[in-house]
Amino acid sequence: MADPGGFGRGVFHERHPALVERLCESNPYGPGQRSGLRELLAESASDTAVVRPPEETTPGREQWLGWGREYFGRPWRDVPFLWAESYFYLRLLECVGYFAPGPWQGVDPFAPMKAAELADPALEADTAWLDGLDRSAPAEAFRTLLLASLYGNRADLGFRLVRDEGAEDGVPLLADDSGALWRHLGGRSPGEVHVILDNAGRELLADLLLVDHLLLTRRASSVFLHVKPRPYFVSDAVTTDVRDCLVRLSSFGGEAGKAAGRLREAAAHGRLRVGGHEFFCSPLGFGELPAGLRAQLGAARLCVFKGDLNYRRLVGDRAWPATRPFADAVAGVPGSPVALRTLKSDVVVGLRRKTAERMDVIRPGWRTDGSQALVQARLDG
Ligand SMILES: O=P(O)(O)OC[C@@]1(O)O[C@H](CO)[C@@H](O)[C@@H]1O
Repeated sequence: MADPGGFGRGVFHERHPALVERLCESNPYGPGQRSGLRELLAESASDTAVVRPPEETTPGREQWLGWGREYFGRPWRDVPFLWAESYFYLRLLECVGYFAPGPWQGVDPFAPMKAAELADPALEADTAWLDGLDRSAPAEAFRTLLLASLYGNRADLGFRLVRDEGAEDGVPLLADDSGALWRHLGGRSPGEVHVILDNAGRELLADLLLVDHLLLTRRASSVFLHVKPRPYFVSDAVTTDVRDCLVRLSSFGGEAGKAAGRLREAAAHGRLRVGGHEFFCSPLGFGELPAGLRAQLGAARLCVFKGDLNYRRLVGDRAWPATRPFADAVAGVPGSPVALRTLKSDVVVGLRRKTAERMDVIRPGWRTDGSQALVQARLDG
């Protein structure tokens, strides 16, 4: 894999085999689906096998032929990591029959894993801190919900296939623009906030609570949730996950249950909308947004980019110096982007030199072990 730190190799050699194992345990796949998945694993982890184009009937094939012009026919290990990972998930869906007419068409292979997470009885108790939050100062309540959404990003099921550790809450953020964000949202009459979602389950529950708070406190006039148009990176949220999380939230007592009711109401009145643009499953960076989506995000008061993969697409999946200013890295991204991200891959920008140097000394795995987090923003106008 063309990734300087060797992180991508671990994803293809450890995480993907564990994932395929779980898929075969949790879905009653037949021999054809199982052998397809195992062949894909072997091919994508091999040093010599070349990347082949999508099947003739796969939707979006033409677009992928363009995006992969330089990569098809080359060994997987020579292809950029982000491209290869994104394409791996398209091929995985082909293997399980997601696109082909038949009983598995449109069936989310990751649904059993997502459902198991959402069924966790501890989830309701995990939101108990919401009760009483109305007694906090407004800026403090906002920051609490923002951090809950940020730390919800640790609960990514792909990451947990190979790791189940993370930081204790309260570890100082590596960068923290949350104060500026609070001022930005309160500065003028409320506008639309877009949330480019990441994972379903725990993370999405926390995201929904943040969204409810923004609407309730009139920090946002409306909210647009961007989901993936199809299953991707194991636990990435699709439309049905938003529905399932709302159903789960509705079953909670206290403030969390009330938030679910308000969110349904907001959806019914068009103040909470959901969209799943094809771009979100593409191997492209957010500097390359198609015109319609660029205009939509550009008109927003704020665009919240959740998670690690969105961060890689936001700042560019390169070995940037950690001190590269965040505003430079997101120069091609419209609107006011804010990243809420737990670090789970090598890429990072916008840090002070002494922060990066200190982390290298005190915690060598800090860029990828999920222990660190950041809030970085470029707030326009
Ligand atoms: O975007 P998320 O859910 O925060 O994290 C996605 C992730 O687990 O998958 C990729 C490796 O497969 C990395 O970008 C990151 O480690």
